Amino acid sequence: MASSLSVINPCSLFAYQPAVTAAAVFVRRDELSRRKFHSLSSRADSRTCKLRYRFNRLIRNCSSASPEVVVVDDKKYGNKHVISITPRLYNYILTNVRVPQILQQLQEETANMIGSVISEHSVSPEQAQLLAMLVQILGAERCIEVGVLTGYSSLAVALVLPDSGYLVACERDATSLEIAKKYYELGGVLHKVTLKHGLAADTLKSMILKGEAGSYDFAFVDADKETYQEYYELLLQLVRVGGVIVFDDVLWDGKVADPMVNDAKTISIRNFNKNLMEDKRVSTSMVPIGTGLTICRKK
Ligand SMILES: C[S@@+](CC[C@H](N)C(=O)[O-])C[C@H]1O[C@@H](n2cnc3c(N)ncnc32)[C@H](O)[C@@H]1O
Repeated sequence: MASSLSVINPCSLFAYQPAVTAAAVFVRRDELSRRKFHSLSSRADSRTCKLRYRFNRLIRNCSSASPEVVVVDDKKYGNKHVISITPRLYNYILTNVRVPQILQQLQEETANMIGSVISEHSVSPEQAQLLAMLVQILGAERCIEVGVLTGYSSLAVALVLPDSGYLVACERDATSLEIAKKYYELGGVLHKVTLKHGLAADTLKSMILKGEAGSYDFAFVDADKETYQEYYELLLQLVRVGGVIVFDDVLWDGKVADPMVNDAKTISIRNFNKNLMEDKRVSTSMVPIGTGLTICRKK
């Protein structure tokens, strides 16, 4: 995350409320702020000036026509408007994602078999679509996935690989991997997938030892967050120059930007993001899609 980019979005406080409710609350909050401001504005001290500034900022941001809009509160970005994904906008986005029928079926089975908590861990449909798009743009033939679960993202990738394509699917949980295997088969892509049951770091190390460095086009990482830095170093060896490594969860439900959240996973992702930002071996793009993806291209 660019530390200089401070975003003020009072609207996002209501991101999970119906739009009408949110609008009503905005009016009440604005009115309260207005009263508070007027009662204090007679005192011409520095505190009042600060309040005036905050008040103006609040009004400016809340008066945006739509709760989907965030105004960047940093002058050098020139009041840049960016999108904040509210439920109604997300529903709209989903109506514009073409989800292959087999992926839909897998998503439903995952939700029914293991429970909605686990199925939440699969990438979202628009993320899967972006991964598949990257693979197609790259013309990738050799891919790696770290963290397969029941196979949603890896199946999305395998479906767009050419028939000669090759995907190494790393997963430590045998039960999930069995479901993934069933869907690779149902989707007619099992011949493209090599399943690697075990700790992903061990699998990647053994691939390097077997002389596979520099031979992969694309990798996707969606496993234990504390190991992201290690996966990065290993995958940087395995992908070719110009190859792409994508990391999921880099925004971690927004917790990376909250200084009050300091659990081990959040700190790991925050450090990982910072290291990537400073790493000259790759060019990067952080994309606020799903729980956040960072796309790295090896130089
Ligand atoms: C978020 S889920 C992956 C979701 C999957 N990419 C999808 O879209 O369906 C994370 C998976 O990583 C696996 N995992 C976590 N740590 C791992 C490790 N050290 N080695 C291999 N797999 C691991 C977990 O078992 C889990 O299935």
